[in-house]
Amino acid sequence: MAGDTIFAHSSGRPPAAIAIIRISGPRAHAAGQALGGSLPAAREAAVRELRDGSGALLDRALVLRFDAPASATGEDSVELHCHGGRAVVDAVLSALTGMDGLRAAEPGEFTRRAFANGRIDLTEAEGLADLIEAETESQRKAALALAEGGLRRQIAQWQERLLTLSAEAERAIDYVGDEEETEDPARALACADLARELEAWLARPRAEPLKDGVRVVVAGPPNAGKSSLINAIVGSDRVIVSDVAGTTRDYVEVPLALRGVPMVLTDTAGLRATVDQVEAIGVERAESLVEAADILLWLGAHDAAPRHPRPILLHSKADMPDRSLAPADSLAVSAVSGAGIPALLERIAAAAAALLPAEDAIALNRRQAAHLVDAAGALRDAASCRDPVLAAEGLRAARAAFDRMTGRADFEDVLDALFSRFCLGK
Ligand SMILES: Nc1nc2c(ncn2[C@@H]2O[C@H](COP(=O)(O)OP(=O)(O)OP(=O)(O)O)[C@@H](O)[C@H]2O)c(=O)[nH]1
Ligand SMILES: [K+]
Ligand SMILES: [Mg+2]
Repeated sequence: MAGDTIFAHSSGRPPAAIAIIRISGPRAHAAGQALGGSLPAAREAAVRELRDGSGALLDRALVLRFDAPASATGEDSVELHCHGGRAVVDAVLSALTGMDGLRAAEPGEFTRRAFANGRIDLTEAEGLADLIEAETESQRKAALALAEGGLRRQIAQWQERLLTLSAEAERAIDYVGDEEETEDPARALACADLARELEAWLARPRAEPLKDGVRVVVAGPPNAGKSSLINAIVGSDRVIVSDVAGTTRDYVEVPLALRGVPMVLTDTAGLRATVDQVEAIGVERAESLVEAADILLWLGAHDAAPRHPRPILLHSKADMPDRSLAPADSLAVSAVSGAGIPALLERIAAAAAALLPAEDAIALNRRQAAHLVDAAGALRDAASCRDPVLAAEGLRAARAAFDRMTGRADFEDVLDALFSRFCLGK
């Protein structure tokens, strides 16, 4: 696989002003030469006439050459900046297909090679994937911080401290039996310190609410006015409203940007015991959505509210005469008059802000956090071990967790999942 020379059209869908075709691998330079007659010096651009095997002119293109290991993939590579017409791109790609030892790249294969050749670690590859998918300014900034090695550098620093601690523990093993030498309170303290530092990182806002949107779930008993509230928030008749209890069956997700923060507002089936099979499925889904919600909007009696870390208790239909008295700790809203809606948006935005990483801060994704949990746990173990053999073992486990985080200990399934997120040509 790694011996192959790969190529792909790496820029946007033709027709476009320019189309970039990348070639990477041991035969990349030979392929570039075959097309362009000759290649410019490394890292310099030059115009070349691209010709196929029979000498027919395909296009005039700007050609760049990169020499291993100083290239994005770490391999010899060539970039062709052609005219961006569909036929131009097809002609150049088919000329490349016809060359010996060359094949079309899989999606994400260039980045995968960059990773395999140590140009980037797994956290930076994740950052690149996020960057390509980024749609908002804050998503772009967070992705860039990751792609630029923000987390890689932090992990390298942690690994260095771990190595020092490991070396101390290993040294102490030589003195086992000698109480004074083996029991090292300073080592235990340093392990606990590092564990605390990792735990502080784990307590910070995570990447998912920023990437996938903050999950705001509207729940409550049937006919509480959940769907009406959603329509009032988004300002259009997005979901079905009727006076029939049990109108909403399956959940409905409504994307929403509130103050630039991406959110997913979810309407759910009214929670009640039911013999209707379909409704029962809807109720079950509603319950698990409530559990997974970042923010819960609860329209119902307070004592019936599900346990949730960030509930906003609402008193709906506040315009109705018999609903004029709202309980003290709830916010009165009316989908009909619009009363309370601006205040509700205010509350949602404030709760969401606490869930989102600070500007430019590194936010851990689920995968990274899981390995950090392991590392912190292993360090806690090491801190509590008086026996240096066990302490050394804990420290080794912590280092292994970091190796999994950066991809140094390789896990094919993780790699496959990540690199399949990339588009063709990346
Ligand atoms: N007066 C008044 N009526 C409302 C308000 N919100 C909802 N309603 C009415 O209450 C009834 C139920 O509203 P829905 O929005 O369908 O309630 P729901 O909670 O989604 O109901 P299910 O999906 O069946 O669980 C409808 O007849 C709405 O017109 C409100 O703020 N004021
Ligand atoms: K209803
Ligand atoms: Mg409804």
